[in-house]
Amino acid sequence: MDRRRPLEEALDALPGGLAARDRSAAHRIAAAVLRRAGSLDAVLEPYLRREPPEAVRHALRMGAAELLLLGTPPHAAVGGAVAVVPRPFAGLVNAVLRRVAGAGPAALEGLDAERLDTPPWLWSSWHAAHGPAAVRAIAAAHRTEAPLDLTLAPGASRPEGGEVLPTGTVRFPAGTRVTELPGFAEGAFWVQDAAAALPARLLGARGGESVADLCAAPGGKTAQLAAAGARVVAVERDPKRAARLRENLSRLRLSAEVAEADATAWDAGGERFDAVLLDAPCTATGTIRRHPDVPFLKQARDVPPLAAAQAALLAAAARLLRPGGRLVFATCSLQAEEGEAHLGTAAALGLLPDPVRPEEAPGLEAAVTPAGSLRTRPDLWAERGGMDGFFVARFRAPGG
Ligand SMILES: C[S@@+](CC[C@H](N)C(=O)[O-])C[C@H]1O[C@@H](n2cnc3c(N)ncnc32)[C@H](O)[C@@H]1O
Repeated sequence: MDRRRPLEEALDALPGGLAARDRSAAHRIAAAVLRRAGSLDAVLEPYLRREPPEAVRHALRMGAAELLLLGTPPHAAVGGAVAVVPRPFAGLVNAVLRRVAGAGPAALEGLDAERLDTPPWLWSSWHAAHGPAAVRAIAAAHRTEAPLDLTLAPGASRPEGGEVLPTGTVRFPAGTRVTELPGFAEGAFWVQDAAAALPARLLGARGGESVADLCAAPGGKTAQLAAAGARVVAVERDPKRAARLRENLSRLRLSAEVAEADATAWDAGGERFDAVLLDAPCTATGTIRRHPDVPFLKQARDVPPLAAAQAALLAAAARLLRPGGRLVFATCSLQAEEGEAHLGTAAALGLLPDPVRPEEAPGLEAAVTPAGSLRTRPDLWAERGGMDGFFVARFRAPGG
């Protein structure tokens, strides 16, 4: 949190590494703290006479998360927190956490958890973009861990136990291990949030078409396009991520050409495509359920440079289209600057809107905006486990 380092990266970097079981326990505790840091601080507040050193605050938050959210037995939660603080603070941590244990989960009741657990800049930006009811619903959705969503390879049978959502995604409960599902090694499916599966579907790639997939790794959308029978060129700038994309395609037995290049400078050797998918890099504020570290990694000042990069990528995507070719632009962000504002970017590039029709988003008709874009949010399908927040818009090149 303090060093603005992604949670997975911080866990991977621990000296000596962690056994799989310990890593998953550490992940569970850290994720609970990241999701609920504001609420946990509010519970701890009355027991602290002065601000403790940062490391002590983290230990207190972890202990409180275990006691109030994860059901860890009090002796283990308190003992674990006491063990990681410098000796002079052991008494304080022990005393505070014993009082938190005494209060129990009721200590969280009556707090304005939605506000406490959302950084103010995100709250005000979502309030402005999506309205007062939506901002509360979005924040509430972030309290819950996301389910495991799968996209099935064509012809593959559905692994037992999953729920088929109206858009075709197969959903398993949070915590399901994908590698343990039958069919994983054979490439019968890949992990892809229900909302993340929509941009490639809306591009509607067909057999015989040529499609460029810009910003492609780890390749969930490349796989969808290749599975639809199109000839796909996947463009990815980061060599490590490009390698992961190749590995994923090989597990799925799908093929795509992979170009390791900056998509803003890539000219495809002069080729023009029937369709282009641009899944642009963004703040990823639509993925907080899956990545509760995002609010600690991103700040308001990160938005304008990312929005500018998205505009440059959109211009590059437009240049790659044949006359009349189709373009889908997507970001996994809830920020209007990274979504709705790009309708103006596209218009300035001479792209024509190709509005999404409600029947193209079964069960999500309400997510189709009057302008014909798709705006998903984590609180949509809340009773089924929600979905990532995506902005998706479709355009056509003039002519053709
Ligand atoms: C949102 S992720 C893409 C997810 C991917 N489309 C999928 O469905 O699995 C964005 C990706 O864009 C890559 N990227 C960022 N800027 C790029 C650029 N200018 N050219 C090519 N790739 C870029 C990043 O390395 C990252 O892998």
